Amino acid sequence: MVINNLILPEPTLRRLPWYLAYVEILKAQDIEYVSSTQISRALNVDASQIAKDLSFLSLKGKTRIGYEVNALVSSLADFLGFRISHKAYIFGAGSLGKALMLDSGLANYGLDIVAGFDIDNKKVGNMVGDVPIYHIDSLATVMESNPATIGILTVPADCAQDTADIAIGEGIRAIWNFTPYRVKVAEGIVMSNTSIYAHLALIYNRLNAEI
Ligand SMILES: NC(=O)c1ccc[n+]([C@@H]2O[C@H](COP(=O)([O-])OP(=O)(O)OC[C@H]3O[C@@H](n4cnc5c(N)ncnc54)[C@H](O)[C@@H]3O)[C@@H](O)[C@H]2O)c1
Repeated sequence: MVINNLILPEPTLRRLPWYLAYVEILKAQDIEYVSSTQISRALNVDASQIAKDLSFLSLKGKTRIGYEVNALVSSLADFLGFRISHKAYIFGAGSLGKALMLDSGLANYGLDIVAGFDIDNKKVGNMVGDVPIYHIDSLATVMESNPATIGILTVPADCAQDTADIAIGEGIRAIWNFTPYRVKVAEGIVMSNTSIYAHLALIYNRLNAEI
């Protein structure tokens, strides 16, 4: 993944938002400084790992005092791209698609869902919150008037690949796939899979192993 023209290791990209969430809590408590050791204790991540992860940021900590909390919040949010608006479309305005369109929290992470697409004529023409729903056949037209770079896949699994292909064919450059289908994309297209079902499988397996 490329952020600020740097290719970062995925584990680092998973940890940096943890640090951000933690230092945002400290900021709300008016705490001024935090050390990697404190972050380490709170999040159970090795302190040297934290220092290494934070070294990707231009911000430097002070010896024995640590990082200035406000500066660390800003630096992390900027670095992660959460303060830049990224336009996205939802493909599949069903229960999950609607929930994402109504989630105002995503805007805090730089995601601006500007349109939804569906094939169900009962949904086409409606608004979900302030997001208009179009027929998937209108994708090229909407792409011209209000282009997006990210396609969020919330269609049934059996049409996930076709929908991704259509989206990419019209210029979508990143797919956030919520379907359980392993969508294949050409090199150069950013692909991220999010499956709560896979996490459930992990919980069940570990629970059963405990018994
Ligand atoms: N990752 C997660 O956390 C998670 C959670 C729930 C559901 N899901 C997955 O998300 C997907 C949607 O789940 P849901 O519960 O919202 O289903 P849903 O049936 O409520 O919604 C699916 C929507 O997609 C539309 N659709 C069908 N074919 C389409 C096409 N070719 N192009 C555009 N739209 C099309 C349908 O009309 C419907 O509105 C499923 O694949 C499901 O497995 C993922």
